[in-house]
Amino acid sequence: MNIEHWAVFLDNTSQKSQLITSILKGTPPKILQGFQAAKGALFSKLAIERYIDEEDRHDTKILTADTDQALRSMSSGEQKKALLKYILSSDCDFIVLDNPFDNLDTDTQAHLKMQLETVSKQVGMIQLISRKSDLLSFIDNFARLKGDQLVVVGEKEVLSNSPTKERFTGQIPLALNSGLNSLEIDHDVLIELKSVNVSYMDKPVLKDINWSIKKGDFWELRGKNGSGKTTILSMITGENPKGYGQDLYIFGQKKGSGESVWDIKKKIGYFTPSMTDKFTGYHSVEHMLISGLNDSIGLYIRPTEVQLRTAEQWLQLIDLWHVKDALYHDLSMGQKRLVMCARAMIKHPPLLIFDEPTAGLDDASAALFVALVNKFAKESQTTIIFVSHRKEPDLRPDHIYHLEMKEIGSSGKVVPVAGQYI
Ligand SMILES: Nc1ncnc2c1ncn2[C@@H]1O[C@H](COP(=O)(O)OP(=O)(O)OP(=O)(O)O)[C@@H](O)[C@H]1O
Repeated sequence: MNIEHWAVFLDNTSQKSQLITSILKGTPPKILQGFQAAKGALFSKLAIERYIDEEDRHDTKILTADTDQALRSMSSGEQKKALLKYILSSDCDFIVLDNPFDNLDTDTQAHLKMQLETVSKQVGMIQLISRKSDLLSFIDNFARLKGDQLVVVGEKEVLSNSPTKERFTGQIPLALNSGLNSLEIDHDVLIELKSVNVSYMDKPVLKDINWSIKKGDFWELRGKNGSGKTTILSMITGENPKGYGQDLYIFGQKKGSGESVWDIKKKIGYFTPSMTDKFTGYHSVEHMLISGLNDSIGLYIRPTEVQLRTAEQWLQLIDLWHVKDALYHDLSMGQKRLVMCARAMIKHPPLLIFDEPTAGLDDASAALFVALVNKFAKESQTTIIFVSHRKEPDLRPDHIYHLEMKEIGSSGKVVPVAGQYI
């Protein structure tokens, strides 16, 4: 096989999974015929999730055969490293790289770029790419995937397409009286970590973390892959037992002092792309949104007039009122993310966590998503923690908490908002 390298530019409408399946099954679209009879491998977040599932269900350690650690507990960077190592040992002819740099910090991205460049001398690459800045420098063939149509394009044509700046007009709809919204929380300090230390199997991860998060704050949490961001967030949400026995206060209560994990969870909204992309239910857009008020998926009881009015206000705000009766399933990826973002906000939860929320979105959709988060932060009382490795130039947090990785465990500090991204 001739070694070919392609970039396939994705947008909001791209039917990416279909394309990946056809390529890996040996029935690619015409312009990728060069890969037809070759052995391919998939480098993607979805591939990692499949290996995690395999480990959980059958206890088969494929990517982690040489370590005791479970794939699930590794940081995103460690997982991607393990996947690449496995793929490179599998003797494949080409690799489909699905947004390979998502979830990686800048150093890890640079390292992966170098590795791929070296490997590209022997192995073909098809880079599926949503953000133009991610383009691998050795790629010399370009295509665009619109819906299910793959068309060849020139590099210039693709790269000159700058994202449109969109604005939301109107105001964030008010919170409904649920007993569980931000207005009903009377603690000024919502979350407090005092000298928190965490180690896993003798490996120190967090060292002396002090962080005080107040009601209505908008925080960005930064740190390299493996610096302990997920560890902190999972202690706050109650999923990580390392929170017990620490000086950790959530909604005014010390962790482990008899609070119900369920009560805490009800006050926290959590948004991560895999929730929205994996969701396959056939519900209308309007019902998906209203179901956010009940923490259910889909709607099983008739909505009240007030709920319907609030949903209308939200859909007008995000400019999706015209598709209110459409199936959520049929929306484009960018539209789905906006609906699920509004769904997380509709309740005005006391705390809302965004975990790499723009991964996989094209530049224009990511800008729109970030604009919605900024607006909500400004107009609501909800406290927001936003975690992303992506430089989102329009994000407007009030504060940044930075984890700096060290041998003895990461230390944390508040850095000026104008500070450099890592
Ligand atoms: N249950 C666990 N057992 C062993 N090690 C763990 C466990 N959970 C996390 N770790 C380790 O702790 C370190 C911090 O992981 P964590 O997921 O909190 O980092 P992160 O900052 O969220 O990284 P990323 O940005 O890549 O997602 C990593 O080295 C990870 O392998």
